[in-house]
Amino acid sequence: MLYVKAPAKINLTLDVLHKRPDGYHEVEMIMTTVDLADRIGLERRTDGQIRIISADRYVPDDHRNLAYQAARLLRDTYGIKEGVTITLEKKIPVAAGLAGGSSDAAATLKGLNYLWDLKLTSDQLAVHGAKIGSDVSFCVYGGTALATGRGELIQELPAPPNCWIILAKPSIGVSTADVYGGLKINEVIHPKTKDMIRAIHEKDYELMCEAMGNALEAVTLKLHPEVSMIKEQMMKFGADAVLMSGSGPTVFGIVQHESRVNRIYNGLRGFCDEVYAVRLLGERDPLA
Ligand SMILES: C[C@](O)(CO)[C@H](O)COP(=O)(O)OP(=O)(O)OC[C@H]1O[C@@H](n2ccc(N)nc2=O)[C@H](O)[C@@H]1O
Ligand SMILES: Nc1ncnc2c1ncn2[C@@H]1O[C@H](COP(=O)(O)OP(=O)(O)OP(=O)(O)O)[C@@H](O)[C@H]1O
Repeated sequence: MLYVKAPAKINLTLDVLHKRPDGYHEVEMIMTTVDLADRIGLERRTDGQIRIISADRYVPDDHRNLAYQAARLLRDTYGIKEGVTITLEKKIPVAAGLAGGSSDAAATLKGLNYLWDLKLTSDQLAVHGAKIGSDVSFCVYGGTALATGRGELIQELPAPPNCWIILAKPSIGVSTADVYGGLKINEVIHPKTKDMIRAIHEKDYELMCEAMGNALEAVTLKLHPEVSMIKEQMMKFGADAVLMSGSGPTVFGIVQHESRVNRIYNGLRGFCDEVYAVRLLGERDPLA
C-alpha cells in the first residue's frame, strides 16, 4: 500500500474578475496549504478496476469521487491495464471550502504517477488535474501560489509569514456552484491581491492581516448568517484577522502568538463541531 498525504488549502485572497464564456469565472486568488490532511492509500489491482473505500458517508465511493476521476483519467490516458483500490482516510471537512476532494484527486495523481511509473512532471500532473477541477492544479503543487484563469494557472509564491490558523466549520455544506452562481460581478469588493503578494514576499504579518479578502464571502454570508457569527466570535476570542475560505462555510482566523491559539480554539468549540488549530505548510513539498 502506498500512502499519500492530501493537505487542505485556505484562500488568503479570492478575487472574481468576470464571468467567462465557458461558464466559469476568471479568478485571482492566493492559496496556501495547511497541515490538516486526508490520507490516501493506493493498492494495485490486477482486474483493471478502480475501487474507492471511504468510511465518510458524505463522500461518494463511485465515479463521482474526485480521487476516482483522477485514477480513471491516468488509466485511460496512458492505457494502464492495472486498476487500483483507493482508501480515503478523511480528516478534511467535506464541502467546506478547503478543497478536500480536490486535494484527494491531486494526491491520487501523484501517487499513481509513482505506482504506475508514469514519470510525469508536476506541471504535467497539474494539467491533468485541471480536467478534474479548478482547485486540483494548485493541490498538485501545494505550498503557496497565485492562481488565475479559473484557478488552474499557478504561479509559485514564497511561504507566508509564520502564524497559527484556527479553522471553524459550521455544520452546513456549501455548494461552490451555488455560491459562484449567486455572485453579482458589479458588486464585488475586490481584495488587495497585490498587497498580499507584497506581504508574503516581505514576510509582513500586519500587511497580510490587512490584505485578506474573499469576493465570495458576500454570497455565502447572505445564504448562511451563522458564518458571520463565527467570524465575529473568532475576532472576539483574539484572532488578528478572520476570513472565509473558498466558497465556505469554513472560517479561518490567523494569530501569531501560540498562547492565544487555545483560547480561540476553545471559544469556537462552543459554536462549531469541527474546529482545528493548524500550521501553514508554506513551501512546496520538495519531494512533490
Ligand atoms: C472556490 C474555490 O474553491 C476557491 O479555491 C474554487 O474557485 C472552486 O474550485 P473547485 O471546487 O475545484 O471548482 P470546480 O469543481 O472546478 O467547479 C465547481 C463549480 O464552481 C463554479 N466555478 C468554479 C471555479 C471558477 N473559477 N468559476 C466558477 O464559476 C462553476 O459553477 C463550477 O461548475
Ligand atoms: N474525495 C472527496 N472528498 C470529499 N468530497 C468529495 C470527494 N470526491 C467527491 N466529493 C464530493 O465533492 C463535494 C465537495 O467536496 P469538497 O470537500 O471537495 O468541497 P470543498 O472543500 O468546498 O472544495 P473546494 O474548496 O474545492 O470548493 C462533496 O459534497 C462530495 O460529495
